[in-house]
Amino acid sequence: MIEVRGLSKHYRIAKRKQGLLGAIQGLFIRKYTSKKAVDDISFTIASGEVVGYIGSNGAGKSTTIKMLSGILTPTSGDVLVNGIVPYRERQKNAKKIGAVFGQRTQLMWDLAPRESYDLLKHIYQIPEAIYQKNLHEMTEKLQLHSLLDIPVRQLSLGQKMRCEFVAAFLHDPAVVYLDEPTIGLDVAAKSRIRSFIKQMNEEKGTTIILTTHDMQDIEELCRRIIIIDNGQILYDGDLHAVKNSFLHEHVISFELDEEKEEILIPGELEGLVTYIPEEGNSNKLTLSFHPETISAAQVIAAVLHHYRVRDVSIAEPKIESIVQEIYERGA
Ligand SMILES: Nc1ncnc2c1ncn2[C@@H]1O[C@H](COP(=O)(O)OP(=O)(O)OP(=O)(O)O)[C@@H](O)[C@H]1O
Repeated sequence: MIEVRGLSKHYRIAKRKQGLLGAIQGLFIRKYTSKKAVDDISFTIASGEVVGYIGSNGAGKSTTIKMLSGILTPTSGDVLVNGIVPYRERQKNAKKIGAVFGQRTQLMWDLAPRESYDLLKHIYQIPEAIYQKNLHEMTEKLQLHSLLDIPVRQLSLGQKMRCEFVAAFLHDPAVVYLDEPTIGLDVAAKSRIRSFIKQMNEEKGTTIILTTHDMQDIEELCRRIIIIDNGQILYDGDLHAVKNSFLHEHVISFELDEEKEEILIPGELEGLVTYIPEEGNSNKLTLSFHPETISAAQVIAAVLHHYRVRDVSIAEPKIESIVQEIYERGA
C-alpha cells in the first residue's frame, strides 16, 4: 500500500547577513545551507493499518506526510502509494487519498458543509448513490445532521472538525493522512472523532497515517507507531512492545480499610518494591516496582495478606513518558 525507501528531503535555506548592507548583498550573492528535514527513511505500511507517526516539533513529520501526499518532491529516495508515485501523478494520487490537517480546512468558509461536499462530489466524481450513502452514514456517525446547512464560519472548532472528517472520507479514499486532527478539541469531540476514525478503518479498511502530539489519540487508535527524530526513524513497531521494552516501573496504590500510624511494607516485598509516601494519607500504601523483578499479582497478594484493603488502583506507564525517553536515548 505505502512503500517508502531511502526517502530524504533537504530544504535549501538562504543564509542572510545581518543589517542593511547584508540585505543588499543578499540580492546579488546568495549563500545557502541545507536542512535535512527527512533523512533516508524507509518503511512499508500495509493496507488497513493505522499507524501513528510521531515525533517532537520539527522532527520531520509534516515533511514526510507532504511527500506521501504528493505536495512535496523528495530530494532522493522512493515513495509509492497505491502503486502511484505521488508527486509525479498528483491528480491520480489525490483521488485515492484523503486528509485532515488540524490547522487547515478544505471546507469553504462562507458555504454550508453540504455545499462543500457537493463540490467534492464533482471533484472526485463520486457516483450519486455512493455519495448519498456515504453522506448519510458519515453525518449519522458524527452526528452532524443539524450542522449541514450552516455556513462553516458560524461553526465551533469541534463542529467544524467533525465536518472536515466527512470531507476527507466522502470519496472512500484508500489512505487518509491525519495531521493533528484533534488539536484544540474538547474531550467529547475528541472521543467522537476517534471512534469515527476507528469505524472507518474497520468498516472500509481505510489505511490511516496519524500524526499527533496527543498520545491518547495514539493509544486509542494505533497498534503500530513510527517515531521520527531529526529526520530519522528512531523506532518502528508495535505500540505495546515499545511500552513493554521501555517500561520501567509500575505503580500500585492500595487504599487501606483503616488509618494507620505507620504503614510498613510487607516483609516479603522488602527490596523488591519502593514505597512512595503520600502526604496526608494515612490509609494509602503506594508501591512502585519493576515488572521484571516482581509481578503485580505477587505485590497485590502480599499486601492483601497483611492489610485489609478497600480499593486497589494500578497506574500504567504513560506512553508520553516512554516516547520522551526514546527521544532522549536516541534509539
Ligand atoms: N519550507 C521549508 N523550508 C526550510 N525548512 C523547512 C521547511 N519546512 C520545514 N522545514 C524544517 O524542516 C524540519 C522538519 O519540519 P517538519 O515541519 O517536517 O516537522 P514536524 O515534525 O512536522 O514538526 P511539528 O510537530 O512542529 O509540526 C524543521 O527543522 C523545519 O524547520
